Amino acid sequence: MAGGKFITFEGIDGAGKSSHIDFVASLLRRAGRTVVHTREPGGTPLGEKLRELVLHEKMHLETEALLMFASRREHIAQVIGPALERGDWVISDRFTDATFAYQGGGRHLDLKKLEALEQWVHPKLQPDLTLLFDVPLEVARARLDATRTLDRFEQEKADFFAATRNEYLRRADQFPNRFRVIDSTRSMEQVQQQLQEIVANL
Ligand SMILES: Nc1ncnc2c1ncn2[C@@H]1O[C@H](COP(=O)(O)OP(=O)(O)O)[C@@H](O)[C@H]1O
Ligand SMILES: Cc1cn([C@H]2C[C@H](O)[C@@H](COP(=O)(O)OP(=O)(O)O)O2)c(=O)[nH]c1=O
Repeated sequence: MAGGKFITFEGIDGAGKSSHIDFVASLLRRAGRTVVHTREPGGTPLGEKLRELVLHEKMHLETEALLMFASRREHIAQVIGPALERGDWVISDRFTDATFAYQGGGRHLDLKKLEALEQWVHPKLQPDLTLLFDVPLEVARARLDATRTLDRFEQEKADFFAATRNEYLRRADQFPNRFRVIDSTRSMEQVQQQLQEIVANL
């Protein structure tokens, strides 16, 4: 790998992560990096089809987790792996932490099963940096209600998001070297200021 870094954006729905991805991408581009901006589930033509299914069809919890990893397998093969090999920087709107948080935390799927899938699909690949946009549930919900039609995950109840958020925060404690927790209740300007400092230190 020739110098590229892998940055992931995470957080419960409505936390504000999508609002800041372009900002970070443009900071990196201004610093002369080639940036590949992608997302999960999705990021490839097949992955986008799987995204449609998983966001809108009812299915067994394990099917849901397997489809997340199927989309991810393709994403790594087609997009993330080749980009990092070229030395590009990859910014992904969600990655495996989302499966631990949503399917593991939110839906209570055994974390050991997810660890096994992670070992299978990307035994050696981990993000260099994970930006966790963190807000209380009420703030996230108010932001979502103000802006968009909700998908299958966004329609979940408060206890689902509480468990999802807890699992994200637990992982941030477990992997302090790669996680940065962003207090996303602050203004967009304050969040951007913090992101600028983090990116400058990369
Ligand atoms: N720091 C912030 N302060 C106020 N509103 C915000 C902030 N960050 C995001 N928002 C707003 O909240 C809504 C959801 O943000 P979005 O980035 O789409 O969330 P996510 O991608 O985490 O689901 C958007 O309308 C966005 O403008
Ligand atoms: C990657 C991933 C996403 N998800 C969920 C979280 C989100 O609710 C949904 C789509 O994520 P996202 O792209 O953040 O949604 P939006 O475009 O509406 O901001 O998929 C999982 O449940 N598990 C996963 O592994």
